[in-house]
Amino acid sequence: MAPYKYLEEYNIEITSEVRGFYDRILKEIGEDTEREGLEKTPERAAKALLFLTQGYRQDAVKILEGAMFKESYSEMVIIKDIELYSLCEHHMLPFFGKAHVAYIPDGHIVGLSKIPRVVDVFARRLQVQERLTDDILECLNQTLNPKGVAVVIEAAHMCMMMRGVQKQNSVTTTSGFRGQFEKIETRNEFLKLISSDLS
Ligand SMILES: Nc1nc2c(ncn2[C@@H]2O[C@H](COP(=O)(O)OP(=O)(O)OP(=O)(O)O)[C@@H](O)[C@H]2O)c(=O)[nH]1
Ligand SMILES: [Zn+2]
Repeated sequence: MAPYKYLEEYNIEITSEVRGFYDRILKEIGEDTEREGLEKTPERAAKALLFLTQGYRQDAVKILEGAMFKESYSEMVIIKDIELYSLCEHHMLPFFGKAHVAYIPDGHIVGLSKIPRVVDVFARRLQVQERLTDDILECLNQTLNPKGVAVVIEAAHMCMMMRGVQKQNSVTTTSGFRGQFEKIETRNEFLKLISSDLS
């Protein structure tokens, strides 16, 4: 990742470019970009889009490596109900829901907050839910080298709600399992714990 100073300069430059594109889009849909309510909208929209896609400029491996600790604990560690907001790459509309992540350490544990941070790094890009699931899974597997890792994502897609097929209540579930979670008993224990209020 670029040093902070350069990242800031990059952000200012790209915000101004994207602001220009939003200005053009507003005009194309028939809006008056001079009216008071819209005066700052291109800039706000540009900043929002850059925030929602900041994952492209972040390094999930570094986030994990910065907080790995030698520890002999070797049972399942589960962080469930991690809220996530992403953008579908087909329509650039939000999909949002929860991620449930587990790993079984093999000599190293990781700072708990780093797991939701990794979820955000991959969610804040243009995604499909399947690839988001795999990105989180592979990053944890390759960086922590755990005995096993599991990721389940449940999400609602605005492109299926506000437009298109217009289904308001459908939820999409994706999952991925590596190592010991490929064994049915371990996987079932994880699935049972994420559906319980006590895990
Ligand atoms: N597999 C997958 N599909 C997604 C995801 N997000 C959106 N989609 C789908 O991407 C597909 C794009 O299909 P197209 O037929 O090219 O686009 P479209 O004409 O806008 O399709 P409709 O949404 O059915 O109106 C749609 O079926 C969306 O539901 C995702 O995360 N995973
Ligand atoms: Zn979509």
